Amino acid sequence: MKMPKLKGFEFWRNTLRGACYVVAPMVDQSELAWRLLSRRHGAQLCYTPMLHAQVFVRDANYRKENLYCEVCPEDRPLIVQFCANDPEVFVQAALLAQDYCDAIDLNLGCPQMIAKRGHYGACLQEEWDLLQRMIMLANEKLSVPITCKIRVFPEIAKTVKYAQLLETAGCQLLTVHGRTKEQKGPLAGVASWEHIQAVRKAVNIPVFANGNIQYLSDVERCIQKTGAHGVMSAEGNLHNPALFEGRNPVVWEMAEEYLEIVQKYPCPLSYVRAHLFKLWHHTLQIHQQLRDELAKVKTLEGLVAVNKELKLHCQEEMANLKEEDKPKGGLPFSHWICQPYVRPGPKETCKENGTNGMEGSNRGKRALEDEDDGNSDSLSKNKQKKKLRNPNKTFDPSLKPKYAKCDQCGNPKGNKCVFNLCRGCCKKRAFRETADCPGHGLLFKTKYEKSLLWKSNQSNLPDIEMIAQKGEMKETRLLKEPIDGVA
Ligand SMILES: Cc1cc2nc3c(=O)[nH]c(=O)nc-3n(C[C@H](O)[C@H](O)[C@H](O)COP(=O)(O)O)c2cc1C
Repeated sequence: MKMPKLKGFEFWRNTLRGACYVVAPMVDQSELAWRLLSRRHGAQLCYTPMLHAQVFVRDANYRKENLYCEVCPEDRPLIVQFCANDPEVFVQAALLAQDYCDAIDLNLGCPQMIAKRGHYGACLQEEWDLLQRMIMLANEKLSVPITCKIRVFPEIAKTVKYAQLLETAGCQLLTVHGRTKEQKGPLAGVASWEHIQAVRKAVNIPVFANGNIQYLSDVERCIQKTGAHGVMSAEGNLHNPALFEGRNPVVWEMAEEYLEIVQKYPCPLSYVRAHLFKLWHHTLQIHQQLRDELAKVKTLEGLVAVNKELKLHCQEEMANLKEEDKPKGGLPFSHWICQPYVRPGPKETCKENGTNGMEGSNRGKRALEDEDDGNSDSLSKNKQKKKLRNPNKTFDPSLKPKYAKCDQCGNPKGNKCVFNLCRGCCKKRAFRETADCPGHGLLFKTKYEKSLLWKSNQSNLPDIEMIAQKGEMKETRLLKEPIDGVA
């Protein structure tokens, strides 16, 4: 007999086992291996990275790589997150995923440009009619509950109305990230627990609080302040996967355990590298050469080797610590200890947020939502990837070589062009004037003269123009069409 679908609190208590410590959905970072590591260290519920509903429906490989081959009995309870903007597509994707998880989550929090362009995530937070239709249909058709992850509006009252609308449509659990969609990158600032508290009071479904969680003590404070049923962590978890155990272990303990899990449950090398960059963040500030190594190696074995080297360096440093330098009481915050990364945001943001009902231990922290490896402050994701491949490359625009411009079109001109033009413009001009430009390897004049010489030596050859007129274009090509670089 088919079990009736559990709702709201029943679903949270029974299916999710009353989970309170939650690992956030994280693109390229909450993969199976990382989830297993986090679960071993206190996480009670995990989310998959956000999956694209449309791609999930049309691409069997995408389904395999991102869900079907990522199955493991210890990895439950698990919520699969999708981004979507069409009720039918969302439900089709969810139907294909529901047998592999305990609930389907709709991402309404992604604030990135890519989400805006793709019309998903936080940019849907004003489209209440569409959201209602998506959730209602999913609630009706799926055998597992539907949940949502949202960002707040600046106004508490609007945030509450929004949450109530989602609840009425059929959402069975709500995660509230206490930042607005504008609070991203360097403007992330701190999350508003006040907004989360208001939502929690106004709805009758379980609420998870998200934002500002870096230590177990933050979890306790957050629950006290907001009344949330659970607390979700992203960045805090990436820098210390033992956060929910209330421990700050040495980095290599976590890194080695993670690498062992990856051997059993492989994932793309870029995920592993990004995890190691975050775990070793503080040590890599000191051991720069190993940072370059970590960026360069191209195999899992290579990453394991760099990890070992980092560990040896740290152990050596630990052994050489003078007695008076050893930490006395409290947490030994040396660089080899898993600890939060607090990125200073712009001063104005901190000031504003400090007087705006915002609270939490991480003022000025910048969310990593726009980032990949956490080792570059202002680079785009693509540039960060390039930097991983080529760590010595500079992305400072002021250090970029300045190119002289083509006299005609403004594109960079060829350094040795006799006409001061770019290649395209040079080719046209050299052809028109039957001239040479050795700088661009264009030799129209030389070739023309050679062909004349050849013609005069072949006195029995018919006239070239005659051939052209007969439609035999071969010789004419030799005369008229540039063949680059031929002397
Ligand atoms: C690397 C990374 C990837 C993320 N990917 C997702 C995602 O796939 N879906 C989502 O809803 N949020 C995503 N987020 C946002 C987090 O889930 C979370 O809402 C945000 O980081 C705030 O929590 P924190 O203060 O604990 O970091 C991502 C965050 C990070 C750092």
